[in-house]
Amino acid sequence: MILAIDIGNSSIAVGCVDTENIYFLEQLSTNLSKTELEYAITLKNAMELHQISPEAVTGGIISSVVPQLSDTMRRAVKRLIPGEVRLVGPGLKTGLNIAIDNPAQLGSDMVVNAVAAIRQYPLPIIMIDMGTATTISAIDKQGRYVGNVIVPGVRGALDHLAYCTSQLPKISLETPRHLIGKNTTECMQSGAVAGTAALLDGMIQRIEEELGETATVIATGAPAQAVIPLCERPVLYDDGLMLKGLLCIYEKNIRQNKRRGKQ
Ligand SMILES: Nc1ncnc2c1ncn2[C@@H]1O[C@H](COP(=O)(O)OP(=O)(O)O)[C@@H](O)[C@H]1O
Ligand SMILES: CC(C)(COP(=O)(O)O)[C@@H](O)C(=O)NCCC(=O)O
Ligand SMILES: [K+]
Repeated sequence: MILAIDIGNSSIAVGCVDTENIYFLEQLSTNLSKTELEYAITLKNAMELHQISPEAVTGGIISSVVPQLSDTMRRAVKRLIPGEVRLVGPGLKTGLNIAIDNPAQLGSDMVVNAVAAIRQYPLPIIMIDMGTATTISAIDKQGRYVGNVIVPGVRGALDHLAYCTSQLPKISLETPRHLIGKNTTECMQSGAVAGTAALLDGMIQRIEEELGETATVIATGAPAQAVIPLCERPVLYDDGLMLKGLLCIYEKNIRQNKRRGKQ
């Protein structure tokens, strides 16, 4: 079993996983001022709550799109578990063929999710990740990661709208009952949730035209649960992509090092 951590701009997903099971998956809030000790204590508590003892964990792997936190988290994990702790990035083999201007620039969350998606779903793939940003990644029929689209995330866009206006409230992200809203909250929910579904449908169609093929469409990230039921195009929801991708990358690197006799 390994400890897998995905540091996003709003939240940190933490889970324990092996090839058979996902033992738990929890979210912490991303907090740049938390220290190594504070993260170590939080991780320890999360594992304890799920009755997982640190000795049962053979290693750890971290994906981070918040570089300021990467090392703090790595040190926190090292204090907690006995095994190796890897960070997705230069020096770690992912097996993903990244066909973009500068592969090192691609957010490691997209790398990890793409690794899992390619193993599990028919190519080509359009992969949507809804977080602070909504990203739409394209993977061609050869399994090459050919690029993505970055759109402001639904939650942040809504919060910004409330912040910039006198009369628009902060609202929760729920699937609207009507497209044509009858009150301010319904109108905003329709714009945010149904509007994002329409954006996704439109972008999927245009990306497929650019790929020249029909793709498998997969979505991950909490806001997707409210949005994708309103997409006209069938979209598979898979909230396990990140854990599966991290486990796969971890194993790839441990196996390789074992073969080289490093451990
Ligand atoms: N269950 C949920 N339903 C709707 N929105 C959610 C849910 N969980 C988290 N969010 C919101 O979605 C936004 C982005 O999600 P998150 O996974 O935290 O992003 P990131 O991957 O960038 O850290 C956050 O602002 C969060 O408040
Ligand atoms: C696009 C992102 C901000 C998405 O992050 P998230 O919403 O998961 O917090 C992140 O993947 C990132 O910072 N990427 C680096 C730039 C790039 O991928 O081109
Ligand atoms: K996330």
